[in-house]
Amino acid sequence: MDYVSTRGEAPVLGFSDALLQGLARDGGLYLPREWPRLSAEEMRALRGLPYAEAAFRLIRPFVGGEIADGPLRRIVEESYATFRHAAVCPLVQTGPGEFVLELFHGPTLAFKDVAMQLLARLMDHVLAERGARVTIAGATSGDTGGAAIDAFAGARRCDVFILFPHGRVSPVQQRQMTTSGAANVQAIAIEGNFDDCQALVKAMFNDHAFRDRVGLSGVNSINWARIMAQIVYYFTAAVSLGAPDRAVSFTVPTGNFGDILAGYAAKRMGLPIGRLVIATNENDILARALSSGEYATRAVVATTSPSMDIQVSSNFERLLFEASGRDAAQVRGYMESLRQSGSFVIAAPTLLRIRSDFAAGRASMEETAATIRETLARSGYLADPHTATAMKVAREKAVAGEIMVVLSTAHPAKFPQAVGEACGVTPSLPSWLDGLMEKDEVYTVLPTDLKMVEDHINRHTRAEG
Ligand SMILES: Cc1ncc(COP(=O)(O)O)c(C=O)c1O
Ligand SMILES: N[C@@H](CCOP(=O)(O)O)C(=O)O
Repeated sequence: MDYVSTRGEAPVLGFSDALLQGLARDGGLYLPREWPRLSAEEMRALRGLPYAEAAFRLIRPFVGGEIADGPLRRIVEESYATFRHAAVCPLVQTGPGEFVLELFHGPTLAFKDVAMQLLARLMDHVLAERGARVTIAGATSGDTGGAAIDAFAGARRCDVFILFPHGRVSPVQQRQMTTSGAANVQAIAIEGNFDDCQALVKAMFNDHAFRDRVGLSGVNSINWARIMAQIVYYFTAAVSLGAPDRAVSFTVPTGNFGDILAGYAAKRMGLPIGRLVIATNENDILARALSSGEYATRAVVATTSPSMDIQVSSNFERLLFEASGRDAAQVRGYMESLRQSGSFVIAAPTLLRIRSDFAAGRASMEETAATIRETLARSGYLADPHTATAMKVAREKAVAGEIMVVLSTAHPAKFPQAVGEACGVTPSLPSWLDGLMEKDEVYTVLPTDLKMVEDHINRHTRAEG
């Protein structure tokens, strides 16, 4: 399988190189040259399989034979053995036609574990074969960082630097990043917001001298393998609810657009998805873009669903590429306009195609809190604020007769204050995380300054490009 950049000016790569590169050298994001398609029979055959086996079958075509079946199967099995639920990503019914897909049973209680546990093992395998090592730089609004640090802690071939917005992540999220004690990982608190952290990471990738010197790699959803891993749960959820013989819709709490893009990829692979509904909090750039056709950044608002406090939504670029008929020049134009003026206008045919697959809505913090309260009272289900944002939007946009799956992206105990204030029940961390909040923290505070961050990484990485 070949991978092409959304900006059309980077080398075409195979799976392993796309995995290690993260961002393409032209600033674009890699996508498979074509979408593997599953027949109805192949989809039906996924019903009832262990999650790891379904994942192996769905991931295999993207790997394109670059990792032999034996090691690939072992990597997938080991990745999902770290999950605390036998089903890995179980479905729970919360109302007539409404299901919650729980993606938070991994080590750090967020959906990021689903991809990150796999990514770390895939990278380790490829690096061991090549006798190479990399420097990983990642940006996080809270969950990617913890998941990456857990998955890569102790990895012998990777040094990991995670940039998080100082004072803007929940206390649990922060402790998950700052208390690992692993020598190969470092948490860096950036005096800015998530978009500043993400811009720094992208700037490091676009600084080719630095990139080559440290052998830079990425674990954000700019890395195709993150999206690939997330495709799996759309299939497992949909087939258990009757697909391919019945269409299923999904509502996804959205920030960097990686999770919902995986749903779009599943649809391109043949899964009959009815609607993909984008749910945002007050940082509603995606909902506004879908209704007005203009993608226009505004100041970031701090909310009770902090992992979605994002304005520059990386993976929207992948959707623009697809919806424009893979017109890399059009994508380059959008991204240049975004860089210069903070906005761009989506061409009418591209917008029309996006609207044919996606709907969008927003929920305010008050609406999210009310949804947490109502859902607990109605069905005894305790949702975290990100999940509740999506529940609110899903209910507002409900269509009679539709099966709607709401993606539950974090355990409520990651956000005890917001959940407690919303419904009076303060969830506690599972016993296997006992002591997390008492551990000593280690992190470095840096300003939003590319040179200072690069210098810090240069001084501390052991990798050489
Ligand atoms: C708990 C939670 N929900 C939702 C999101 C949004 O997901 P995405 O960035 O893939 O759109 C994130 C962060 O990415 C998250 O951590
Ligand atoms: N919400 C994310 C932001 C980074 O997203 P990613 O999916 O691109 O890694 C987070 O929790 O860090």
